[in-house]
Amino acid sequence: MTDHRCRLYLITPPQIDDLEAFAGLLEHALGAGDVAALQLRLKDASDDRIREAVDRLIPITKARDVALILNDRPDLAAATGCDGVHVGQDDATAASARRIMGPGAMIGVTCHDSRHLAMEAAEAGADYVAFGAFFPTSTKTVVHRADPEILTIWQQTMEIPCVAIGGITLETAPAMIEAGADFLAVSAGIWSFSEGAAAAVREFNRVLQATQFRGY
Ligand SMILES: Cc1ncc(COP(=O)(O)OP(=O)(O)O)c(N)n1
Ligand SMILES: Cc1ncsc1CCOP(=O)(O)O
Ligand SMILES: [Mg+2]
Repeated sequence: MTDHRCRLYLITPPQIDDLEAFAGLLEHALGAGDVAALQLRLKDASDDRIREAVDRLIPITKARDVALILNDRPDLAAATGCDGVHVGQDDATAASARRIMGPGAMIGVTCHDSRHLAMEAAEAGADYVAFGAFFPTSTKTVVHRADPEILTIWQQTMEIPCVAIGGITLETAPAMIEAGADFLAVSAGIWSFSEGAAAAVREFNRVLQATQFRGY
C-alpha cells in the first residue's frame, strides 16, 4: 500500500486590515501543527499592499518551511520572492506562470470539477491541480461544484497532487481525505474557527492523522 498523507494548505482571508495582527495570528497558527503551504489571496488589494504583505509574512512561512504561494499573479509572485503561484482559468496559464517564475517555483491551477482541465494543467507543467468547490462556501461566489469522486479518480490515475477546496471544515474534511485529496485548502475553516486559528490547525491535524484515503 502506498503511503498517502494528506496535508493542510491555508488560504488567507480575502482581506487583511491589520497586517501586524495577522502576522501574529499566522505565527501562532503555524506553530500549532503541520501546514504545507499558505496562499496569500488578497482579492482587490493593490500591488503595493501585496508586496507589503509578502515582505511581512515570508519570514514567518520560511521559518516553518511552509511554501508561500501568491494567488492570481505570477509576475508579482516572482518579483516578491514567493515560492509559487496559484492561477485560475482566467488568470494565466500554467505554462506562462512557469516561464515567469522559473523551474523551481510551485505552480497550482484551478480545475473546478474537470479532469480535462486538470490533465491540461499537468501537461503544461503544473505542480498541483485544485478541484472544488466541494461544499458551500461564503469565502467566494462559486459556479462550479465538484464531486469527491474526482479526487479518487485523480489519485488512482495521476502522479501530480490534487488539492480539495471549498467549504472544508473539521466536519467536511474526512470525506475529502477518504476520497484521496493530497491537500486540504482551507480559509474560513481556519480563520473563523470558534476557538481560533491555532486551535483549528491543531484540530485539522488531528483529523488528518485519524483519517485515511479509502481508494486503494
Ligand atoms: C488552492 C486553490 N484552489 C482554487 C482556487 C481558486 O482560484 P480562482 O478560480 O482563480 O479564484 P480566486 O481564488 O482567484 O478568486 C484558489 N485560489 N486556490
Ligand atoms: C478560493 C476558492 N475557490 C473555490 S472555493 C474557494 C473558497 C475557499 O474558502 P473556504 O475554505 O472558506 O470555503
Ligand atoms: Mg484566481
